[in-house]
Amino acid sequence: MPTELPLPVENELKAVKLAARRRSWRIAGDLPASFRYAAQGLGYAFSSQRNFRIHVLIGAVVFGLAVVLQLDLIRMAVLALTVTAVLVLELLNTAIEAVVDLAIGRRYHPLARIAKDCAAAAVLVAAISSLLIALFLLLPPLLLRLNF
Ligand SMILES: Nc1ncnc2c1ncn2[C@@H]1O[C@H](COP(=O)(O)OP(=O)(O)OP(=O)(O)O)[C@@H](O)[C@H]1O
Repeated sequence: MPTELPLPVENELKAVKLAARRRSWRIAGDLPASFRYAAQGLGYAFSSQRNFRIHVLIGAVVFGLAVVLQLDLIRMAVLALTVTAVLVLELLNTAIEAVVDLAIGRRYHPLARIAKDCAAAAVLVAAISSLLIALFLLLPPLLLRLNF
């Protein structure tokens, strides 16, 4: 059951909330702050976006396989680039979804649909090409290892 707070406590709470809101508009003053904000974005995407977690998992499996199969550095770098591209696009997709929701709330708008569908399509295209590249690079040494 909610209890009423004494006036001084309520005022202090308001002041703290106001200060926090002001701080949220502050541009990152130093490098550690910039990293902290970026880490918050990563944390948000990881905890709220199932697809992001799936891509991280697939990326980890792909790298695990690449290490086991002793791929050379160039092939490893290509795999790193493709996995990173998918994760970056997933982060941008999340950002675009947030901006669209911020702009129009829960209303339906055809432009909101286009923005979200295109952002999702960008992730899909990158994920498909990433999968193909992983297959091209991993399948031959894997089949060799399995004596096929
Ligand atoms: N405001 C809106 N107006 C019109 N269509 C919308 C709107 N919001 C979402 N949609 C449609 O619903 C789909 C799913 O939107 P939602 O915001 O739920 O994304 P999501 O399911 O989190 O997507 P993702 O799986 O890419 O993270 C969009 O791709 C779009 O087609």
